[in-house]
Amino acid sequence: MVLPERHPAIPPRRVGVLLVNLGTPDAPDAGAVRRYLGEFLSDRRVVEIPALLWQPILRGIILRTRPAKSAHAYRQVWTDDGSPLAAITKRQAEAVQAGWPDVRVDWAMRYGNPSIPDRLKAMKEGGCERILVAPLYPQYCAATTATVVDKAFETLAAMRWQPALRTLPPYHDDPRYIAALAESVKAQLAALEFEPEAVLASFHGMPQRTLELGDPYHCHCRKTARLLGEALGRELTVTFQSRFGRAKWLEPATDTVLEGLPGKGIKRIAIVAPGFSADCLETLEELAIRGRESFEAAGGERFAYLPCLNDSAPGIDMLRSILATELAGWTDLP
Ligand SMILES: C=CC1=C(C)c2cc3[nH]c(cc4nc(cc5[nH]c(cc1n2)c(C)c5CCC(=O)O)C(CCC(=O)O)=C4C)c(C)c3C=C
Ligand SMILES: [Fe+2]
Ligand SMILES: [Fe+2]
Repeated sequence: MVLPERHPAIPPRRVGVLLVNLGTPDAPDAGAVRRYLGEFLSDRRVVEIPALLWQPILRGIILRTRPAKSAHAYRQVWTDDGSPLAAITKRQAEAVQAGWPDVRVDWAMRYGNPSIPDRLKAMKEGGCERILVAPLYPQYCAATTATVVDKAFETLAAMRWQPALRTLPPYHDDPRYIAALAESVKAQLAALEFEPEAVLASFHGMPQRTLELGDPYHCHCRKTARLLGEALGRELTVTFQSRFGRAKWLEPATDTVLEGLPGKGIKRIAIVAPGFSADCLETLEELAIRGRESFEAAGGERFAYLPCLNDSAPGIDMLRSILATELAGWTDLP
């Protein structure tokens, strides 16, 4: 019988934290985007249409047309470190790790690479017997939070000797998250050369039907925006972006609002995306590039996109603090 060995050079770190975000292609080309979208849009938690109906549409139409268009969008935001979402998630993991020598902090993408199974197995082999899986979505949604948790437990289902698993609950109304957002937004608004007449809070959209089926996502987004507005002392205009397909999605749609504001006399705006832990295609291309273009084309004069918390000091302090709460009893953390 072959026993699993621990490499003597690697100190056993018995508690692990796995930060997980959505996923992204490996390269900004149509082939890599097709592989990524094929995995993402085949997830039954993401597209809730019976597979017999959906797969022919996905394989026959969407994966033939969308990858080239999306690859063009990815090329506009791609960095020397790769996709912004993966690069920032990696930096977040490194920043959380610093100062926590006894905990092993790693990161994964729900779709694409590095995968959840790959990282969970590496953590287990590295000595982690207790792992906190942290989907970096402040607002719970079955299409995001639940599918990360499903994948983690699916990975454990194939293990004889499983690590113990905890999962990070949604933190949409956690005072530490709201305070970090407020601090970041306040500083960014103060640095602007103009006074915005409106501040938009744009969240990723979801089909309206998921709200009717009981998904708390919409309520979580509204509560985050209300609390953030209170902390900032100003009302925020809540919108939902990234509509996909023909079904009715949550409203109001970010693009429609951006096109309509100048006609109502609101020509100077700032926009923030509090639901995204890291800047990505949906913020850097859809909001900061295309959003600005459509606002200005409709007569808008000043537009500022305010970056996400990313690996900023308030963002990392907040993450450390909420992770430490979930690790209580497993390890003592500063
Ligand atoms: C049915 C389609 C989609 C649902 C439902 C959906 C929910 C959802 N997504 C995020 C966060 C992100 N989505 C991102 C990209 C993205 N999303 C969809 C579709 C749905 N999302 C597509 C097709 C894409 C790919 C890009 C494109 O082709 O337009 C990203 C960014 C990924 C990146 O590489 O940067 C994020 C992050 C949330 C939070 C959410 C539900 C609440
Ligand atoms: Fe999405
Ligand atoms: Fe998009």
